[in-house]
Amino acid sequence: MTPVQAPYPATRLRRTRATPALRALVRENALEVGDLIWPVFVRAGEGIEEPIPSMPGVMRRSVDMVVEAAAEAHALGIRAMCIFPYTGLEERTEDCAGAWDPQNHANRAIAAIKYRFPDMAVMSDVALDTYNINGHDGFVEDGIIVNDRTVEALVKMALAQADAGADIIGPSDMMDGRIAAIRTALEAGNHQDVTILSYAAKYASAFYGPFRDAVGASGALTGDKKTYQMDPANSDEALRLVARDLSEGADMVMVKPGLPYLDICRRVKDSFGAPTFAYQVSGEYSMIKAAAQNGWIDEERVMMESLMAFKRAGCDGVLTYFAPAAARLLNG
Ligand SMILES: NCc1[nH]cc(CCC(=O)O)c1CC(=O)O
Repeated sequence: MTPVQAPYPATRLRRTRATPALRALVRENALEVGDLIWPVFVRAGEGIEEPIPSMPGVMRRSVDMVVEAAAEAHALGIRAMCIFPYTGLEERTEDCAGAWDPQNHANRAIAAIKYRFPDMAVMSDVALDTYNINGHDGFVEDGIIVNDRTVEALVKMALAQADAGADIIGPSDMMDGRIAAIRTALEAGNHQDVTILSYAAKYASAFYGPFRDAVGASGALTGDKKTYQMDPANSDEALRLVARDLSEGADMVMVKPGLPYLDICRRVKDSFGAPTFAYQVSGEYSMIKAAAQNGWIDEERVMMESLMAFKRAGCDGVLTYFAPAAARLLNG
């Protein structure tokens, strides 16, 4: 793009900023409720809504209460939710068998939401961390997170989610080759129309701290995830990962975390033009919440500004814990 403008005073860029009407006319991006994917945490039990201390306003809900939350979201116009299981240590095993149990909380929640709201797009999480005794996204053998055996398990997990009714499979594990393996299995398993939103460029980030509390992984995790999640210093590598996942059959791709990685969002969108999403992760959410609770920032304005930033950076949509609050504001 080559902007052309006359020298001052013929050009006064403030002219188009002078009134709300003019600003609305020249506004380049818009945020809509349809851009939002709402992540929710599901746990065992019934009638439970348990606050997560490190994520003010976010709950762990039993399946029945997740359906109530879906009703609320649906009434606000939200049409996409992402289900994350919370598991206690007693639900975690070395073989991670809970991950592909058709009756695990996540799969029951997916089925329950789809039953009540067939038009809600429900996204799953594909990774072993919430079922793994050691909190890693893959199987651990002699201290190594093994790739290929993990991919076989991820395929079983994804198929169970598709069987439960998931519209969007969300592999967040960062193993190599999982998109092709999941895609092949979905095609063979009569799930041709199930989409894959790949966590293609997922960084080994400290911004996931509150999420690991939320899913019960903080105590469980041994070591770090740097052998599979990306180095925050890298950007070209993100493009290689996105290219790889698209060529293996991903329908949509994600950059994660969000705000600190908007440069990656822009590069991905410009390079591939594929549907691109960002995950405004738990730490980003909690920072805004904490500052607002201290009276240091205006929560609503910072929330909306941060969400608009994703649109400006080229994202088609954003996974955000703010989804209901943002939808309420957008609905006026
Ligand atoms: N499969 C793990 C997973 N899926 C989503 C998040 C983070 C989400 C957030 O911080 O909001 C993580 C954390 C991790 O990689 O340890």
